[in-house]
Amino acid sequence: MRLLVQGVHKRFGPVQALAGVSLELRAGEVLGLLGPNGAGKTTLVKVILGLLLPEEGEVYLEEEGRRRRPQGHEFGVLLEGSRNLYLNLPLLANALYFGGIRGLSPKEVRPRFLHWLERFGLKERLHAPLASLSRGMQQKAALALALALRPRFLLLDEPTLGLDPVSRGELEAILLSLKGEGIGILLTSHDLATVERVSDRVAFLQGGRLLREGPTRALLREWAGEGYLLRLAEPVAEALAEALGPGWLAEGKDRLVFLGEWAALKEALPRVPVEVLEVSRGEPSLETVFLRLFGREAPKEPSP
Ligand SMILES: Nc1ncnc2c1ncn2[C@@H]1O[C@H](COP(=O)(O)OP(=O)(O)OP(=O)(O)O)[C@@H](O)[C@H]1O
Repeated sequence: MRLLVQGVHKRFGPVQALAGVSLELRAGEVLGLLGPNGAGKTTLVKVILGLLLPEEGEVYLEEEGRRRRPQGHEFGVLLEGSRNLYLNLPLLANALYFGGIRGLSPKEVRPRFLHWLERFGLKERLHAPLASLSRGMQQKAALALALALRPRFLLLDEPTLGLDPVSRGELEAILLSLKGEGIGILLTSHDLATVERVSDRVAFLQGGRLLREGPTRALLREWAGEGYLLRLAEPVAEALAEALGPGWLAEGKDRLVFLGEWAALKEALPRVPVEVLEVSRGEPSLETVFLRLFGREAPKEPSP
């Protein structure tokens, strides 16, 4: 079973938010949907959900060679923040209400919701209004509800926003186990480390167009061998990359990427004003790929 998006165009007044996007999400895979702010990621998620109508293009499910329109109950959704739930309603009331909309009885929803709340350490908050939870907890509650409704596809818009590192690790483990159960997961996120760990494929959007798409590991390998990774003794990578000029990128706080040949790096090394602990040539991270595609070094126009 796969979810297919074909030739979707969506315009908001003068802004062409999506300009002919086609992609597929297969059952049992995680697809990372990446791109700079305003690239069209959230718009695409909303079009898939049927919350926005595209001017052109289609979204459908293909199962055993047959095509059909997806039904709302086949999607589990986490929109940016936890805006898809009622803040003043207790968690359980939210779950029963949204379960009811999907045609599920309280008897079906309650135990599943409890199961996921327990996994997220929120069982005690079952009767608390959503608004009384911290932002990260609200995010987890919204995800618990999405999962309780047993979707076939999960559409997660920035699911790690507001999660502490432990919770983020738990979420990653949960996504991997859901994938094993055959759920297809679309993950839009600026948390590239998480996307790198959990995604099978990534798609890069820019200006409403699909710039690149492919298996995550293959994409990373493709960029491997391009340059070197320098580990710094001080967390000054960003300012340094800026100061060192073209060819230099910051990766996190204490790593620099140099895109060029060894001879050029040897020549440039004396200009690095902090201690370099290590120089390696490993696989770059998804963050480096992102920066190459969209950062200072990137071509101004996406390739056709
Ligand atoms: N309801 C709306 N009305 C007008 N313009 C909109 C609306 N929603 C989105 N846009 C515009 O469409 C473009 C794509 O926005 P979208 O929210 O899909 O980007 P995004 O990739 O999700 O960005 P971010 O990473 O910042 O969340 C932007 O230029 C945005 O301003």
